[in-house]
Amino acid sequence: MEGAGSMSLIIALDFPNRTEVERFLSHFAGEKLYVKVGMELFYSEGPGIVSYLKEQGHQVFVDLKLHDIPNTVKSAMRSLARLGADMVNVHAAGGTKMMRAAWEGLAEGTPAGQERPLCIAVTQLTSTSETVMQQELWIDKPLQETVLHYAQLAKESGLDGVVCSALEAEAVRNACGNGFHTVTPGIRQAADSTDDQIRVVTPEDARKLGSSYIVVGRSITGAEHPLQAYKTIQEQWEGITL
Ligand SMILES: O=c1ccn([C@@H]2O[C@H](COP(=O)(O)O)[C@@H](O)[C@H]2O)c(=O)[nH]1
Repeated sequence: MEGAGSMSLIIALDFPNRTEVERFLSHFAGEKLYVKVGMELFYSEGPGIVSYLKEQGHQVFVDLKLHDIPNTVKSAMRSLARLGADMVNVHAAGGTKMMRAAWEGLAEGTPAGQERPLCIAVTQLTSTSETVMQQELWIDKPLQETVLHYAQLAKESGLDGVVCSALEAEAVRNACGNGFHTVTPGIRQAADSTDDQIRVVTPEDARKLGSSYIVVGRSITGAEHPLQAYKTIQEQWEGITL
């Protein structure tokens, strides 16, 4: 399955403020990165953090996982579209009406001459196990089937891809096609702590399973030498053998 479509490593900037982000990025002088701004950073710094990262030449995934009634999501996406992000997301569990509204809001809000951000849908969080999904959330289906079903709903709604575990990437591609992106967090090297993640995959296996993007946070942000950790993971992800 290796090598289908685009491949990028996205670094999750899970930091409390811009000062910490600047401190972290100082290890990467001259590198143009693909970074992710999640709830912690966005809620503390506001939209300005996205403009700042774009000005530095980075690509930005704004990971706010919108999930609300269609009208609210549409309006929120109209606002997000103006930030110049490269990727935004919603929860597929909001349903097709909500996902279509998200897409429409983005299309309406994207300024002329600017590219519409990719819009992807979260299927089942990589911190969710099959047991929790069935026994706690009362979703009475196998996890992989649920992810596939949500991916198909996202595709029907016009979205560009999904967030899932790399464990499901191959099945999603088979069902939704090569052009449909699979953005896969829960990435860990074999010796790493899994922390709160359940469906974890190594960078190398994510490539073999056909992920389009891997999302890596603590294995890089918490490393003693972040640039070295980034390069090692990048090499494993791209299949470069030295
Ligand atoms: O299903 C999901 C959706 C989003 N995430 C986000 O990805 C990173 C992963 O960070 P690690 O430190 O590498 O675990 C984090 O920002 C999550 O909010 C996810 O993990 N799973």
